[in-house]
Amino acid sequence: MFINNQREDNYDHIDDSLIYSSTNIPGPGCNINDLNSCPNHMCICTNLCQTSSCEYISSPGYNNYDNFGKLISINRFIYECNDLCKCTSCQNRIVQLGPRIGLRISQCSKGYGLFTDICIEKGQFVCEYAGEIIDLIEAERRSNLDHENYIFVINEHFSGNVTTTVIDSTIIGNIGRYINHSCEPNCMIIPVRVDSLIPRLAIFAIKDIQCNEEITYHYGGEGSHPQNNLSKVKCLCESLSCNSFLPRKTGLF
Ligand SMILES: C[S@@+](CC[C@H](N)C(=O)[O-])C[C@H]1O[C@@H](n2cnc3c(N)ncnc32)[C@H](O)[C@@H]1O
Repeated sequence: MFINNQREDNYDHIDDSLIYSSTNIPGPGCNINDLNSCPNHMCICTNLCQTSSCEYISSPGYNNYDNFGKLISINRFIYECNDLCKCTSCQNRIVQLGPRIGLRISQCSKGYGLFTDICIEKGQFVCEYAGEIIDLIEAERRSNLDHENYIFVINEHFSGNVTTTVIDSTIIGNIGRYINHSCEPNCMIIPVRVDSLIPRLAIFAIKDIQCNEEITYHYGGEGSHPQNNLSKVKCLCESLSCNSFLPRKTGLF
């Protein structure tokens, strides 16, 4: 049975000087054509997507979520159904419905952190990492202003080409900006395309997460070898396999 994950973003920043934006907005260096160009996929399902008619669900690699809305596999490019699709509601719409309820920003040893008041199951969507979409030139300029802490760079490899997306949530962003690094994280970031070729950075649970637990992901990304690429910032994650220092930002300069 498909659980209706309908959510809306009622979160806000603690600091009034920050601007809350639940989705990505174009910043300096963002190509508006890329942001406005919809992925060239659509389905012709009339209501719930069916394997017989849905391009997303029937194509190998496009069956993204199970009947409970949980991510099936982390090793694929994810396209959700969008406004071009004929379906009105279907199980291939998770990230676009907004963050889950029960998230809380609280002080911790790392400054602020994001915690959950509700158990989250492995595979469930937590929230997006939203902010300004900028290019690498602007990211370099901003990092020289000492604002690099909230700049997230993701490199995706498509048949030999690398697509780089840079999101900065320093001033404009959502609750995703409060998520701290852990060397043994309970979440990971996955690029998901909905209504734009520029991906949304979606945070999914990779373990069952208990009530009151802090939400974390690995700043070096999955599959990296962080012990070879560490920054000078001391890591306070307190996990048994802690590498002592935060990973250095990859893909940035
Ligand atoms: C995206 S912000 C996370 C939210 C931040 N703690 C805050 O108060 O807004 C990233 C910054 O948080 C801090 N941080 C995140 N994870 C950390 C960790 N495991 N140990 C120490 N500091 C951490 C570092 O200063 C890092 O540059």
